[in-house]
Amino acid sequence: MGKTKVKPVEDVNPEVEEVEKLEEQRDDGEDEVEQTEPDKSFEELGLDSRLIRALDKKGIEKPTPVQKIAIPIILEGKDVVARAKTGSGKTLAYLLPLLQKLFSADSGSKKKLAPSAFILVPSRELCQQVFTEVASLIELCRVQLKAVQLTSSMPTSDMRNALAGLPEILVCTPACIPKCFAAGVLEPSAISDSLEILVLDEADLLLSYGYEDNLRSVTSIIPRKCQCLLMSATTSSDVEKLKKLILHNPTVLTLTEENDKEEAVPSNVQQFWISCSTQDKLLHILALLKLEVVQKKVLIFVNTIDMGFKLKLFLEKFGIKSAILNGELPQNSRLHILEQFNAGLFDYLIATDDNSQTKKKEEAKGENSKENKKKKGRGKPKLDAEFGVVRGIDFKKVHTVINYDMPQSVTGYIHRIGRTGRAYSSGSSISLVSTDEMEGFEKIKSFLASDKDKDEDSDIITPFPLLTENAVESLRYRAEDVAKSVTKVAIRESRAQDLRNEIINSEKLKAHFEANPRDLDLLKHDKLLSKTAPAPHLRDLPEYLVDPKTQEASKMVKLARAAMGGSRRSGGGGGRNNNNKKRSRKGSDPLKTFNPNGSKRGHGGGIGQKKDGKGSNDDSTNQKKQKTTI
Ligand SMILES: Nc1ncnc2c1ncn2[C@@H]1O[C@H](COP(=O)(O)OP(=O)(O)OP(=O)(O)O)[C@@H](O)[C@H]1O
Repeated sequence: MGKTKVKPVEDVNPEVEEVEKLEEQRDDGEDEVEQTEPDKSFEELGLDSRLIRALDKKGIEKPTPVQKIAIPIILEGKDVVARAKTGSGKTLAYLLPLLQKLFSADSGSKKKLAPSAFILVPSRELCQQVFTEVASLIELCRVQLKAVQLTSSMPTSDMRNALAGLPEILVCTPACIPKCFAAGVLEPSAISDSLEILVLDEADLLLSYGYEDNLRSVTSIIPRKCQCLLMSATTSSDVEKLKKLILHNPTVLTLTEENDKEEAVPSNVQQFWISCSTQDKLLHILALLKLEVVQKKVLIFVNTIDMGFKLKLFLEKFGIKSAILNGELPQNSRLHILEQFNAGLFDYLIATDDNSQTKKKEEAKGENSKENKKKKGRGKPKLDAEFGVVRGIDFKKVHTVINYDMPQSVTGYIHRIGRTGRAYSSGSSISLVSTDEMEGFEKIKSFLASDKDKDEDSDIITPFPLLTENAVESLRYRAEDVAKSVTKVAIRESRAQDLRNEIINSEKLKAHFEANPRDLDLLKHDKLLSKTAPAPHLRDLPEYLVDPKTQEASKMVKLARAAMGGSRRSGGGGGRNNNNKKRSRKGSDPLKTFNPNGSKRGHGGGIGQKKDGKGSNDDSTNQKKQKTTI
């Protein structure tokens, strides 16, 4: 069990000097406690029976470590800074006590002119996600509370309408608040009167997404009585800055395991890698998906929007349908794509990272391209500054994350792989690493390796064991042939066409969702980009092409999926899969005992891969102590 430190705020960071003055006014000492998490149930944490019933209906049975520690402290009314790894259940850790406080809040005689709780998040996607969670809890609890979400691009009339029903909870990005002031739909003085709880979710991102000025404009009107909660997966100078700026007397919760690295790295994600040249990446991803040696659903990360389209076009020639998610798409489409993926309407989603890196790359590319120079001023589509899919987004039941392109940083890697293995579920990640990316990959590996591991030379990221060199080579001719047909022109045209379609869709979606908020099966996002259907010889691989070892591996992956009833394990996180719990025990996972060489049982990674990640059939090189749960 993890250990939780509850400790005071660290010494003042040089970067926060400018806020020290405010800090003096707001920050008058912190608690210092250290404790281990008691094994408590939600009831024992002091939660209202309505919330417990709601959790039960969602299939959530026992609190995660951060929930065990944070809920009672938040219920006591303390300001809290909670740092816990990605996917650890931070959203419910603050939402449950927040709702409970609002259940019992004095609705009183005085009519409130502003919401009692603000939840500020860095991206629109997160805004939608948190709003959906609050709204479903309110509905399941059958209480008379109202939550609304605002986005900064909303017309004033929509903002006014949303706030007219006097909601108790407002979920939005920080940029919305000054907009509401400017439009006259919220009064600063009303906020000072009404605000009881302020949550800064994904706090480490709020400043880097450029919301500092927005947050400063809110700071001065937060009433002293307001309880402030700051949630984050990592610590950074930005978190420190916000802490000093907004919180008073905070209790700092840091969920630690054995060392600082493990705090950040999702522990129930098995990490693999494959070494291949840049041009062989298409071949390798084809082998992974077409030979079905990875479990669905699969989230694939690329570093540029064009690469996403290239991959989609390539895969669809083999009958593999996927959807694309990037910051260029209109907001309604993005939210709809996420909802459809979460609802299981398609299995493969190709996503670009959050905005900052993609934007830099796209801009660099745009500046260099002659064509773009010619087109200057002709209204190139802009990336949405509030787009963010890596951080905080709770992709449901993603079993495999593939880094088609390697992320630019260790944190980027951790957040990408953290899209699987959330709360009590498990997952795996596979990174395709080219020679150019090797240096960055080594940095990631060395960050992840504990000091003990460094001595023992046992890597956390191990070669992917279920893809033989033969299996990959059997697809080479087809892959290379198809790759040639995915030209730059085809990519550019598909991207432009997709954007045009999504802009039209987005309008339809907006109107439709206002009338039918739950209708997801409208406008599928994994439609083919090319006009011709995949050729039968590419769509249906002849069996003789697939070597017996790969066939066996693929069977085992399918068996494991069936046995596990999707991707969730027992332990309360299963939601709709709860009835599969009995079958999802470790012992019954066929991959735990899978050895494609047939001779030895148990651990060992099976099909040989050289330690450098390159495919090989030499299983003597691959007797690592790893449990394989692909
Ligand atoms: N006690 C629980 N038992 C099982 N599942 C849970 C529990 N609490 C939360 N979850 C589920 O775990 C998933 C991850 O939760 P959440 O998004 O809150 O994580 P997070 O810590 O905020 O991650 P990130 O830092 O990436 O935003 C969600 O699907 C959520 O419904």
